[in-house]
Amino acid sequence: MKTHILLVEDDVASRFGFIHFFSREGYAITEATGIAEATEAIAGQRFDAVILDNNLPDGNGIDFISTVRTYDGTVPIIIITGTADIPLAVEAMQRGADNFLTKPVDNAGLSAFLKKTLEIGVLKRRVVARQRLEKQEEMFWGNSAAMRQAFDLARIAAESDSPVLLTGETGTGKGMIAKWIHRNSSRSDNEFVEVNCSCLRGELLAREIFGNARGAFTSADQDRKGLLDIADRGTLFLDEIGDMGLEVQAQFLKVLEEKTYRRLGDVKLLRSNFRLICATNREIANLLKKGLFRQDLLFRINLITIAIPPLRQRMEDLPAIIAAILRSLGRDDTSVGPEIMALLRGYTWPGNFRELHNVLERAHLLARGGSLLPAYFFGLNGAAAPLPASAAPVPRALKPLDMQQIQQALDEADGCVEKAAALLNVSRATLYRRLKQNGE
Ligand SMILES: Nc1ncnc2c1ncn2[C@@H]1O[C@H](COP(=O)(O)OP(=O)(O)OP(=O)(O)O)[C@@H](O)[C@H]1O
Repeated sequence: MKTHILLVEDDVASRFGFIHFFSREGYAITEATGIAEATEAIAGQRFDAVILDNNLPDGNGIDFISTVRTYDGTVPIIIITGTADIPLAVEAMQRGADNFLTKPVDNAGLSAFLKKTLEIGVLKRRVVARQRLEKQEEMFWGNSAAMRQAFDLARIAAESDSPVLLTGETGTGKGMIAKWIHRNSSRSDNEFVEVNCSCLRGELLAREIFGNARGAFTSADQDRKGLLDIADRGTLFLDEIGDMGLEVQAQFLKVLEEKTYRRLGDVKLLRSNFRLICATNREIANLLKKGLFRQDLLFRINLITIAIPPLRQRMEDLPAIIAAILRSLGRDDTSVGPEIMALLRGYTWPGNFRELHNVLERAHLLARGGSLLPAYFFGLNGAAAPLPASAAPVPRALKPLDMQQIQQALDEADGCVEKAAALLNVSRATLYRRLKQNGE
């Protein structure tokens, strides 16, 4: 992807010289001749740097810095003026400019400055991305034929920029694979933006995806960016896309076809260069038959389809997955004996990897650092075994979900739905659905 500069300059000759030099250097340039055009450009997309003449026909560049910053807090801003004026330079820096140059601008010097600034920007973003990555759990692929095929497809997906559709039961790792593809793609320095289409319906989902203009609805007291804005140059992950309502499907299809969109209540056309990954645990074929999913949208999103097999269909991976989970729990020293293995092999794992993880974590808590005993693996064959009297509390498995316990789990998880769902031993989707039913 080319480095993209917004050049705000009313003087034709200066603009021409700049564009001539920087295009040859490999930059992409968007031109604006004044504040109004520049505002429109910056509201519509993200730039890597903004070069801003101070004397513009409809205002001055220094006053415009704060507008740029409301849209992008970190983009480098370089102010250019006709005269060297030290107080003005100081003011520009105080208002958030990164550099101040006087005309005639030394393009080679400006290019060197830009390269350094952009490198620092990229490094900063990489550090943030790495920190995020380190916090992520390690993706475990396994060795079964079905997972090897899923891995090969995920690698192809990471190398391409095409839309990906991940299908599979709850807890099979669709969300993890979506993040894996993003982290291993050329977009990894940019945002991975996730929205669960089963939690937000109708206009709420549309607002989240498209954003809204001030006044678009009663409580819209300011312009709000949508996820499409935030996912610009990154990845947009639409989880549970099978639950997206038909109206939002039509709006979203338009974005995919026309590559432009409008915030709710706004007339301005915006662009976002996002990569799309969708996931569903519902049978899309059934939804098509019932008229609940648009075929034309399906054709747009399923260029690469990765079907993730349920755990019960890849039991050959079980020992290695168990070892990987125990390692992640800090129990590399431990293994499960043949009796426990038989128990785990005999279970159907409707909650897949997530459920296996929870079962092992619960056994690990009960073992309190000692050996894993078959008694700690209760409930897998339908019969719930009583807890040993000395045992530590067990992560909860709720049936049906109780709002008080949900609230407690959310409190313990600092409001993180994913963590709360893990504590409750249910999928995020189930938890969201329950919260929605209760109007939370
Ligand atoms: N292959 C895997 N390697 C490591 N951990 C995994 C894997 N698959 C799933 N997990 C674990 O299971 C949890 C559930 O995974 P994830 O949320 O990606 O599943 P999902 O298919 O998106 O589920 P849902 O449809 O319920 O949202 C993750 O938090 C992770 O801990």
